[in-house]
Amino acid sequence: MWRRVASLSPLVSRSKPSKLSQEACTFKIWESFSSESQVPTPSKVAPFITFVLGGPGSGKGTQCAKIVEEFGFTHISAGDLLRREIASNSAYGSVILSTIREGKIVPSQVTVQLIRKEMESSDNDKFLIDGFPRSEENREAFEQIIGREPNVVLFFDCPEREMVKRVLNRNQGRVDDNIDTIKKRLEIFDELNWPVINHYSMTGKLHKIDAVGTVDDIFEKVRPIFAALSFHTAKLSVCTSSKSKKNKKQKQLHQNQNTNSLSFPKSTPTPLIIYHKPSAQTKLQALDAVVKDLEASVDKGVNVDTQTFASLLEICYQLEAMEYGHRVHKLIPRSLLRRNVGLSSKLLRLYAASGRMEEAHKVFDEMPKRDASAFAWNALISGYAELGLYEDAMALYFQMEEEGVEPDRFTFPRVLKACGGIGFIQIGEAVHRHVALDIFRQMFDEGYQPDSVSISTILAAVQSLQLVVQIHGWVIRMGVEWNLSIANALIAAYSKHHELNRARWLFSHMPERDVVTWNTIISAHSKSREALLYFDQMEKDGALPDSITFVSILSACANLGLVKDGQRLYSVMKNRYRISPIMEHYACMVNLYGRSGRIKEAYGIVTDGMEFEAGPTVWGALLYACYLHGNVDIGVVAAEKLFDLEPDNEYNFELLMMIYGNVGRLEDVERVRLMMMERGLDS
Ligand SMILES: Nc1ncnc2c1ncn2[C@@H]1O[C@H](COP(=O)(O)OP(=O)(O)OP(=O)(O)O)[C@@H](O)[C@H]1O
Ligand SMILES: O=c1ccn([C@@H]2O[C@H](COP(=O)(O)O)[C@@H](O)[C@H]2O)c(=O)[nH]1
Repeated sequence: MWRRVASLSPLVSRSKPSKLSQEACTFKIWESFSSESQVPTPSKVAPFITFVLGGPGSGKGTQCAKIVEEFGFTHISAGDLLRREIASNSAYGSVILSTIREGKIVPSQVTVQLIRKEMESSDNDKFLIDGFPRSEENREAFEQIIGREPNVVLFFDCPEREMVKRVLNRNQGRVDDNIDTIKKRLEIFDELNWPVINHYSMTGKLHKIDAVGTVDDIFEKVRPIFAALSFHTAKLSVCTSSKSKKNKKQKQLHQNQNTNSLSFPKSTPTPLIIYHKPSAQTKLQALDAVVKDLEASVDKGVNVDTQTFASLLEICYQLEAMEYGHRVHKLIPRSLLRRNVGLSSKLLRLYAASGRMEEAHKVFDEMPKRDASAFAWNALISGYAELGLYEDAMALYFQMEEEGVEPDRFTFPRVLKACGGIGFIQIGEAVHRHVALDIFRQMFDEGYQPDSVSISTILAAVQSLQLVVQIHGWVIRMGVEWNLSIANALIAAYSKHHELNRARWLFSHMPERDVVTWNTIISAHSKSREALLYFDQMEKDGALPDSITFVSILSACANLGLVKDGQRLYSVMKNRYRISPIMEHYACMVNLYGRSGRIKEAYGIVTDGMEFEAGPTVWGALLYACYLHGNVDIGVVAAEKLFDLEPDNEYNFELLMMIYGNVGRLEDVERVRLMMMERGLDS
């Protein structure tokens, strides 16, 4: 991770070293950037750089503060540096101010030089660069000027609604924390930041963190990333503050590091086996002789050591000699099995591998400290998956999580196999929160050949673009790229990762398409007018749209504020295709009118236009529209409905508080806050 700086870019070598750099006798990070640093000194190493990415209000700054506290990084917020420039009335101040007001991006040269100066003037050698790079151009400028790439990239993934809410609540007097600028910032984020995120995802440096939840919950997901680094690099001594407690997962991580290398002894030959010269006989004959000897010895009251039992169980496993394993089991004193986790794990694995799950589970239930390692769990999961008992395998995986056992690299291939077997995307998603890339490769290496259903399921679940690309490569090699469900899943996966060019390429080259293909490509373009073009093309091709097609196209109209198109398509759906509207269509129509500020028409749909009672999605769309356009009266009606329909959804209460807050009705804000407290919700 830590590299000596070998050479510096010309841009950097032109820059003057600061006075501090010449005076300092200890290692200073800025030396890496100064011209003098070309004279190598043994102590000069490059800084450890973490880029922190995420949309506006995703909580980057908040999490950075916690990382600083626990891991001793220096926090450099690009936005703060720019705001400092504005405040200092520098030459660039007014340009920066107008750029920020517009939610646009300040020229890379300006931002990178500010970051560089900040790094140079720090004594620290670990940096969090927050809110940068915001575009590919930013990224390239950083690499060129600083001559470095980040070691780690964090990406706080937060839903748009949550980000809007957080920013509007921030109350720090920022010129860009208003609804108009936020919309522009979100657009810029979608357009320019995603390619950067994808780039780091492809290089394997990206850690995507689900940024929903409390600040502490989110930090629990961040902590292991830095805690784990301390195992890999001696130089990056992670300075955990004395205040901070090591959490369970961290302890587990330590434990696993130890158990992985220590607790399962390799099958060293025992004296018994050597004595019988196995090379002169078949392996099974040798095993037979050894087991017989062992039985005779135990019969005579000879004490057999643990290592001998362990080695024999290992050999039985390697030779798939279950019956001998069972005989060895009968010789092992129960008390020994109960206290030796390594031995019981080997026995359990042997039973599980032979499909004798009842016996395997019995050993498992009696095992000591089964939370110490994933080994026994993996064996059981594998056993169930092999027998096609996928739900049992998944149940064990979830139990493993519940009991705080850290999965390891052997866990996931087994669990993914079970996911593929069940065909549940949601389960796949849960599992994929943990997957790293080499695991998928390992699955194939181990001979696991998923079918098209499993591949589509896995593609729907994967969280990393790199993994999607790898799976794509694999399906091409297997010649199944154009299998309809796989191709559809690839289009959806690329779209999810904002790789629309790849999605479009696949779409245009497909030998056949079905309604799922059309729905996927339309929904991939839900933020651009191309959605409508695809819909036209679909009709021209004679494909028959279904209910989902109209959910996608109406959402696109709502997102784009295309009220007339939305109205036209809604009527096409009912009249031309005879599709009766479902709840989602009504929610889209409320969204369509609501987002465009036509709140009364949106409300009219709920009161007069529906053939059944409106549900939370419809009322939620109305409430959000009221919040965006400051309609208190209808907002109150929508909120009250939602309080009945979703009594635990604090977001509805918060939206109503903001609606009141925006018009200065502070007593009402307080009243809603009290309601939340009475219902045990966080306010
Ligand atoms: N997990 C959270 N839950 C609720 N509110 C949060 C959470 N994390 C941060 N916040 C609040 O949301 C607001 C935005 O957070 P923060 O300033 O950390 O975001 P950011 O990603 O740095 O934003 P920006 O890019 O706009 O500077 C702050 O008021 C912060 O207190
Ligand atoms: O690298 C950067 C960082 C920020 N900006 C501009 O500043 C505002 C606010 O940034 P925050 O990270 O939200 O504090 C941002 O919208 C950009 O306009 C930038 O141009 N380049």
